[in-house]
Amino acid sequence: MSELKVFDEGDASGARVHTRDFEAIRRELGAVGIRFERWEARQPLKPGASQAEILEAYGEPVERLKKERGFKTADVLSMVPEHPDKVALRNKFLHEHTHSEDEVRFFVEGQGLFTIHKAGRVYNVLCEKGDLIGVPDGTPHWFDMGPQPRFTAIRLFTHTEGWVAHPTGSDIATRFPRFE
Ligand SMILES: CSCCC(=O)/C(O)=C/O
Ligand SMILES: [Fe+2]
Ligand code: NI
Repeated sequence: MSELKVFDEGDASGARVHTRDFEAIRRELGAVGIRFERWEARQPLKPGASQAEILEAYGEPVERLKKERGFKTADVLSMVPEHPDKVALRNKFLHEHTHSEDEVRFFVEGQGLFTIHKAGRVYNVLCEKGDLIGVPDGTPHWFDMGPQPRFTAIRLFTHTEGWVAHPTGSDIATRFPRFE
């Protein structure tokens, strides 16, 4: 189940807000400019669906966002616990970073923990199947797929060079809950 915990940036010992209620998550995140939506597939997806079938199933909301926010491309990233590079791939997203484009991710399957550092607070957002999260460009954040990663996500890009991260150099991510 999707879940939000909000911490003060200087205190990872206890969350000020903790909710699994979709509307409450949407409201808390919306207040700091983070998009949170639920999408449904146009038609049920078969297990092992191809990237093209996945993008077709969510074609309508993907096209809507492309028009609204100027995204140029969409791809599909999948991870499974058997992936031989799962440790390196987990580490790739674990440090605080920004992008010079909005980071929009839709969870077709599985789960992942996004953490956003904004306005003196740290927002731990456990995303699951059906959730879309949108982190505005320039916003410090990190992502934990966990030690046994399992997810399929649609990613939208404005820049044609694909995923480019700018590390902030902060070690804040080491102090907040991970996806274990
Ligand atoms: C869930 S897609 C992989 C995560 C990602 O692209 C990113 O930039 C995390 O911060
Ligand atoms: Fe990112
Ligand atoms: Ni760029």
